[in-house]
Amino acid sequence: MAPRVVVLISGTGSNLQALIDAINSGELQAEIPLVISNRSKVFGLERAERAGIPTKVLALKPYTTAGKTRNQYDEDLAQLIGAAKPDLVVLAGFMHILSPSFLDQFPSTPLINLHPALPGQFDGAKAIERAFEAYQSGQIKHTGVMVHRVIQEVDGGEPLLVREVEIKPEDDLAALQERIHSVEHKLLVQGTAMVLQEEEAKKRSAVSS
Ligand SMILES: Nc1nc2c(c(=O)[nH]1)N[C@@H](CN(C=O)c1ccc(C(=O)N[C@@H](CCC(=O)O)C(=O)O)cc1)CN2
Ligand SMILES: NCC(=O)N[C@@H]1O[C@H](COP(=O)([O-])[O-])[C@@H](O)[C@H]1O
Repeated sequence: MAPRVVVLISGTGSNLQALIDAINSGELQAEIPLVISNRSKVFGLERAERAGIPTKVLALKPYTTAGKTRNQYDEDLAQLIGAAKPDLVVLAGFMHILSPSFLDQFPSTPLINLHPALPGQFDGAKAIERAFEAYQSGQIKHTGVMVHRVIQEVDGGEPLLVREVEIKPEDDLAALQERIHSVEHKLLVQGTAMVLQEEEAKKRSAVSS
């Protein structure tokens, strides 16, 4: 049975599409039983539906409107994910900071995140924009992309794959974003495959020991 990868999104879903395409081409041996978005009406949901992948929208706003806490949201999110029995959870542009109450629900399921910056450089949201501004003010000469493990510290988890990305003097923000996205799409597939292989190796060694 193919390993089960639950994907969390918040937007366009181009990185989700990279995973779908890699699975369909046979490059990535996995299946995606569920895509969850914290925002409705995003194109990523359409990408999943076109690929025949079940989707769920779990937005934070109804929780805050009802006076519920982020922890309650995170617990419901964890329950949704857990029900899909994932071997791996991939955050592919998921713009929600996960709380300890969420992370505690997955002590042995790997969670990874794709972040469009180098380790420790532009943690958090709007990393590409911040890198572009930093380049323009001479603070950096290049930026990058990483796939990292998800821990409580946002984007502070162990980097699994890191790629530097050139910034050219003639770049505008759109050109840099395009260059970064093309690196992201490859890196996320590689990072997902790497972690799934690690998990498979762990299972084999557990069986043989
Ligand atoms: N506990 C963790 N949660 C998340 C991680 C992580 O490493 N640890 N990675 C992020 C992804 N991310 C950057 O890669 C990121 C996403 C969202 C935000 C953020 O500020 N979110 C705000 C809402 C912003 C919005 O809705 O536009 C929030 O959650 O209040 C920062 C970093 C995924 N989560
Ligand atoms: N902090 C997390 C973060 O900024 N993630 C970024 O959101 C975008 C999602 O694009 P997509 O919806 O087309 O995959 C990607 O650029 C990803 O690196």
